[in-house]
Amino acid sequence: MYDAPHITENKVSSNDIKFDCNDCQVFYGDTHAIKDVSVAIEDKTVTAFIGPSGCGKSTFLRCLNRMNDTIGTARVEGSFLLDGQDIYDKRIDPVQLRAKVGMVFQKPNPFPKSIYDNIAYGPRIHGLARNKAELDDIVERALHRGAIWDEVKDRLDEPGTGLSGGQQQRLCIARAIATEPEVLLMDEPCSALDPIATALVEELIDELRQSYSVVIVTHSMQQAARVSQKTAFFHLGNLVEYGDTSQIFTNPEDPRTESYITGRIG
Ligand SMILES: Nc1ncnc2c1ncn2[C@@H]1O[C@H](COP(=O)(O)OP(=O)(O)OP(=O)(O)O)[C@@H](O)[C@H]1O
Repeated sequence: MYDAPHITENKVSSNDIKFDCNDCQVFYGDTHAIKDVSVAIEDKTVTAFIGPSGCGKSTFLRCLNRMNDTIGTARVEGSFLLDGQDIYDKRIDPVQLRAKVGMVFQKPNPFPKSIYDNIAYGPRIHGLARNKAELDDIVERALHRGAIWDEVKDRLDEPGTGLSGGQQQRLCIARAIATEPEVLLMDEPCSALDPIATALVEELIDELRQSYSVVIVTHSMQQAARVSQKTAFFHLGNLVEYGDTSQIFTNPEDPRTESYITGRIG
């Protein structure tokens, strides 16, 4: 981490910057999905990406761990520095990067494996445990941090797919944090969950920001207001406004942000 300069453009006088993104563009063939976006994402902070459908939130989120590499038509330009290091540098292994910048998707997607193996998978391929006892510790710790240990501790050998939707999503969060990431990307992580499961995941997000930088795409402005400290409002591929969540929701500077948060566009 390093201390970023004062970012006057986005009205954020920064603490520690985790991701410094500058002049970012994404194209899908001829579609210009992200237009000249620059943003500095803080460490140990929840940053919400909001904006109308198709505005580029998920596309920009996927740039942060090179998930767009997996889309044949996608072309990414600009500078994405994680702790000052260019994540698009040829020497960066995307698999290692994704262990450092974990991701949780909209729909819970446990592997068709046991609860234990869902968590152990990443630590195994990244060689994080020297023996079974260490792996057991990692699995238990991740499940604790994912706020699901008590519900699964007696059924670690059962399939992850047998859990409820909300439990599956917490399992996926535990899986993402088992590799000790530094950043957690969440793409509408609660959209398939009921209000009780959503509340549990939101509590977990708040807990996780003690250790990680969390970036969450959400369609729910209530959720953005509840869980995030910083908010970025996207519109038609542009980052229109970025700042403290409280300010964005009470006193936005751009009329487009105001229209969106008051429900006039979206
Ligand atoms: N794989 C893809 N191939 C081609 N175009 C894509 C692809 N993914 C997204 N797009 C286009 O890029 C633009 C941004 O899409 P993106 O999914 O990032 O928006 P979003 O804000 O996350 O939308 P939503 O809130 O509906 O999920 C849209 O015009 C979309 O149609």
